[in-house]
Amino acid sequence: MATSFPSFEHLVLSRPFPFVTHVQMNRPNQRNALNDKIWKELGDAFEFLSTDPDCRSIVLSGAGKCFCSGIDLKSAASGLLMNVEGDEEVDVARKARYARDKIKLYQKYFTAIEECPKPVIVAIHGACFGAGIDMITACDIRYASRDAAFCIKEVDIGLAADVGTLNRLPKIVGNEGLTRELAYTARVFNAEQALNYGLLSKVLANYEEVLAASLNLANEIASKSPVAVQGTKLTLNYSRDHSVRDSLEFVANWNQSQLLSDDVAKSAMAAIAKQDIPVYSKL
Ligand SMILES: CC/C=C\C=C\CC(=O)SCCNC(=O)CCNC(=O)[C@H](O)C(C)(C)COP(=O)(O)OP(=O)(O)OC[C@H]1O[C@@H](n2cnc3c(N)ncnc32)[C@H](O)[C@@H]1OP(=O)(O)O
Repeated sequence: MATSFPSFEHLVLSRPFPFVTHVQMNRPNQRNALNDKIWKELGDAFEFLSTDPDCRSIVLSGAGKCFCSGIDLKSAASGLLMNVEGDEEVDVARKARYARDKIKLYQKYFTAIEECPKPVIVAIHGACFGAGIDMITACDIRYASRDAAFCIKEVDIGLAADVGTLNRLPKIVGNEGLTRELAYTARVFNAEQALNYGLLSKVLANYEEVLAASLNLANEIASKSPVAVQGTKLTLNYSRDHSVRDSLEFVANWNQSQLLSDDVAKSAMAAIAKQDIPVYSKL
């Protein structure tokens, strides 16, 4: 029996293939804008999936006309971006502490995507603005439909992006000047440009195709040894943030136990015998 999913107000979780989980943001009428609730639910969902033995790969998408319109500009989530009536009575140090705690919390919810040992493929369509870009930079692989539009919108609402874009995007696109240009101008760029920049791996014709391609990729990844795939993600994450020497040390220490796995023996035997990919135990 496969595990059942926790229920969420603004997320729909499903299992389109064995070991593949589809996480869909479901606030279509608000263009999947991120209020406090959905933000926390994203963190909770990825934390849950991190240890779900029936999940080996994940597809993240948004329902309705677009992927994500960024922070919810009408909800409490944006309270910290605007002075509200009665605010002037609150001491500045306490206001600052509240804001910092909120920023750290939002960062944590997106970092849960990056730290989830299961690869996350994000299927983007339509607008992906502001916090939407922060979110996709925490994913492993980005596919988009031709109509996708991207914008590091934060400077246009008066702030420096603070939940991942400025920290992760330069490492993804490998181009500081380009990152700075897009972040300083809040210029909208399209899917073809995002592909050329290296932000996307693939552009598909429309939403149906981008979702299908993402799910197929997730299914392919889910057919591999979970020991191998998860060890690969953790090593790539570590290697991005450390020296070659340190990350070689990391993978040597990691693999000293993982090499003893049944998966290695099973996979090697199947390769030698030119057999199909074996069935791996849950992890
Ligand atoms: C501590 C801080 C942490 C993080 C900070 C992050 C900063 C950001 O995320 S900056 C980005 C903020 N977002 C925006 O500026 C985008 C605003 N929205 C749009 O530009 C457009 O809505 C669109 C995304 C391009 C989609 O356009 P369209 O399909 O034409 O839909 P609309 O008719 O404009 O909107 C439909 C409906 O959704 C509401 N809505 C859209 N975006 C948001 C949003 N970000 N927050 C709240 N609500 C949003 C819009 O108001 C409409 O609502 P109605 O009630 O139907 O009028």
